[in-house]
Amino acid sequence: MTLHLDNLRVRRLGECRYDSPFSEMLSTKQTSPHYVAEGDRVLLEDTVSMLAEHSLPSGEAPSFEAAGPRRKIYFDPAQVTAGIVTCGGLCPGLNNVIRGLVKELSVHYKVKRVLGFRNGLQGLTAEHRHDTIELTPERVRDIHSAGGTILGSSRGGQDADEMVDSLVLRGVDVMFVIGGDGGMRAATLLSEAIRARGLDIAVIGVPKTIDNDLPFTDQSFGFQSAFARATDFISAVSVEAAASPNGVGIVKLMGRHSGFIASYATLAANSADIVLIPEIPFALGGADGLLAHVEQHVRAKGFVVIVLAEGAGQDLLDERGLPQQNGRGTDASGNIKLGNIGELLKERITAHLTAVGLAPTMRYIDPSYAVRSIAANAYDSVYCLRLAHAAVHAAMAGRTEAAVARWRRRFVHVPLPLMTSRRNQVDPDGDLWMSVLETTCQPAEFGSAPARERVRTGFC
Ligand SMILES: Nc1ncnc2c1ncn2[C@@H]1O[C@H](COP(=O)(O)OP(=O)(O)OP(=O)(O)O)[C@@H](O)[C@H]1O
Ligand SMILES: O=P(O)(O)OC[C@H]1O[C@](O)(CO)[C@@H](O)[C@@H]1O
Ligand SMILES: [Mg+2]
Repeated sequence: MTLHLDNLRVRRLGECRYDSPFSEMLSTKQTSPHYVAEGDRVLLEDTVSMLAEHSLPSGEAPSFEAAGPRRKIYFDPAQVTAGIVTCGGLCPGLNNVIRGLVKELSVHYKVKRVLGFRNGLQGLTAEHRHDTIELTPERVRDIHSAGGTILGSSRGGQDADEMVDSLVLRGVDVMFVIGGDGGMRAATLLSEAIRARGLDIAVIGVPKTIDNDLPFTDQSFGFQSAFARATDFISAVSVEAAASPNGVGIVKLMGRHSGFIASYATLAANSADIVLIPEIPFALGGADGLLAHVEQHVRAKGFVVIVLAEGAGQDLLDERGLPQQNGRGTDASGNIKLGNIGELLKERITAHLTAVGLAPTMRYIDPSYAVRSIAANAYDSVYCLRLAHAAVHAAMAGRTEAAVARWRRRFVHVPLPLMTSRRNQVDPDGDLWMSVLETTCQPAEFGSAPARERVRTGFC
């Protein structure tokens, strides 16, 4: 889909009439390489050729509204009740975002009240809507040093109208939804239901996912911390495999549809020979297949290290139809349950190497939740705080049906439906994957795997 300026405009609840606590500070600020002034916009595209394709005057080129404080705001802070919910899988930095929101709302805007809804969107159902946590600066003071979320999280669908009822009954004026693609979809439906009822409630999404699979954000928060942790496991199997006869080290990492964690952790550890990601199908057998390459590595240097994203090679499991390894159906949120490609590779590599007289020492690690349950690292901590500030400024200025995101290093407002309009994936023709190939020296493809669909947008 070609995006035009009108697709990128963010909805406003109405005219901003109240002075913002930042009015004075903003009076002299201008756009610079380090600041985007109120009213300025951030271009969607950043190459000369992409801009030239539109041949539009710069004011009409597709661009995002810059995030940040406004001199005038829509809501009277003294009357505002804010709500916060975290949904979907855990992600490093959730507590940092909660803390950042609460402190910005309370300390600077001095809003009346901040409510935390518990256990994801379940907390917005009729049954649970009264079981909230009063979020004060004191309550959140130390939460950022821990992983997880003090609010709890969940998967599973809720009725949008029931959620709106909860906001009305609890007097919520501005609602912050911290979630991944599912959370952003739910926030979009919630906003639509609010609009349909003509209510004056702002909904702002804060996109999170360790998988980095959301579009229109340079990287999602938590991703850096997660791949940094994943790096430790690659280093561990590399050491183990190198010290073992015919050592085979395999690390299976999270990444349902996108191989960003596997790719970045591989680059950081810089010790893997092969990386397998969902975006690039691979064949096991044949002269150019994965098994032949594994054998070559073991013969040439005595061991091999493989990094595997959990969503890679799912077609191979389908072919085999093994119930214990195949995914079955979907989870409560409708996400496809994946088959265990790690177990399949372990089994097939062991059988192949044994058959050619290289019986392997298998070192297999599936760190699973260990990469996402940790606290945010220093980079993500800063990032989460700044996203939280941007989210509060957006809501108080009456922006709604929008997410806050970092785009080409600037903080921007992205219309919520866009956040789920496509999936961010590693582009096999992009420079990230080229760096992976340069680092591992693996072939661009293993064997004659099924043709892959061309990835349309890889942002990293
Ligand atoms: N299409 C949808 N419509 C309404 N609600 C949805 C939809 N998709 C997901 N949700 C709700 O959003 C919440 C979070 O979704 P999900 O469990 O998919 O996690 P997520 O936000 O995508 O996070 P992550 O993928 O990073 O774990 C769930 O409560 C789910 O029911
Ligand atoms: O076991 P859960 O909570 O469903 O989460 C697993 C999924 O969550 C993620 O961490 C984020 O979507 C995926 O990488 C992973 O497949
Ligand atoms: Mg998701």
